[in-house]
Amino acid sequence: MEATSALSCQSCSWIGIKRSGRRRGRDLRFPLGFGDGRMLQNVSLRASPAAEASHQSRSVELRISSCFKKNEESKSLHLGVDEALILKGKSEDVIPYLNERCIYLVGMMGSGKTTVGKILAEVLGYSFFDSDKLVEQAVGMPSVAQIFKEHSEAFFRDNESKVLRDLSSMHRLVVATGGGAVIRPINWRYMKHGVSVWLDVPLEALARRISAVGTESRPLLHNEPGDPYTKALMRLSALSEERGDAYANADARVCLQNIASRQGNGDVSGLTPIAIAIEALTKIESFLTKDSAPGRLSYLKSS
Ligand SMILES: Nc1ncnc2c1ncn2[C@@H]1O[C@H](COP(=O)(O)OP(=O)(O)O)[C@@H](O)[C@H]1O
Ligand SMILES: O=C(O)C1=C[C@@H](OP(=O)(O)O)[C@@H](O)[C@H](O)C1
Repeated sequence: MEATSALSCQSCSWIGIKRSGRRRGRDLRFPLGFGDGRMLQNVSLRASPAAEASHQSRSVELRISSCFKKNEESKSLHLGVDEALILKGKSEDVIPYLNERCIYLVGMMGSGKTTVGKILAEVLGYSFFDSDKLVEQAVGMPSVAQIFKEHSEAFFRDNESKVLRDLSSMHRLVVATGGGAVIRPINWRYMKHGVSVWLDVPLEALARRISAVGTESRPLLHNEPGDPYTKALMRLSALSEERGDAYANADARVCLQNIASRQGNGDVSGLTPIAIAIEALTKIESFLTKDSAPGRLSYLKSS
């Protein structure tokens, strides 16, 4: 099957998101915490009717639809509410500069491209695509692991490039690319039609995340001897070496270590996907406003 025919919109499976098709005045619901025992709660942000009418979307009415017991986790709630409000405000700053261009997330396996990508798509009113899933659909196989096994990595990479080529003529998408998409220069030519963002996550954090969910779906990490954390870390280190500076071709870099240090905390495991999405929007905005006003085409200089 041609990659093109697989480009049907992938629905957003992120918890609690309601799609209304309207950018303003819709509910945006995000998880506040992440893994590590922190609670997942829904916060609903909606532009007030007055703001909606006047298009002053800065004014946001907050509706909390969570099921907290009194005083329970209130600190976590405030943190999440603040983050969700900042995210909403930041997205509204960035939308005019984006001018409907796609966002491509690049980064190692497990760097959060899918998780953060779905949040970005929701808050920007974009559609979300996972390029691995598009390759699976294009070749008619249920998993990347099976494509590697029954064909080869090269076959997978050829189809990945076709998928990125097809996406490059589209607008208003957030695309989570596969971790290895950065190694082929042609893929950068396709991604430069939009704005690329590198999620730069320490290898130890990647290995922790991946060993928590298992390596079955990630063929390049599977079949290594040793305990899940160590084998993931060893293989990720080797891949990272091989890939060298490839990720640094991205227009914007989101460095989790830097965010954690700014928060006075050396450990990236406390960073929520929303905090990372806020940083991504901030970096996208700096890239797009380097030397232009909204709607100007400064991004073309780097393509
Ligand atoms: N900020 C985060 N903190 C902790 N775990 C995360 C974070 N972002 C993603 N994860 C988890 O890490 C794993 C990989 O995330 P995913 O978004 O699928 O990465 P990618 O698409 O880059 O491979 C998933 O289990 C996900 O739930
Ligand atoms: O790093 C890589 O080479 C790969 C990453 C995977 O995607 P994720 O980054 O979404 O896990 C997938 O494309 C394939 O297993 C190869």
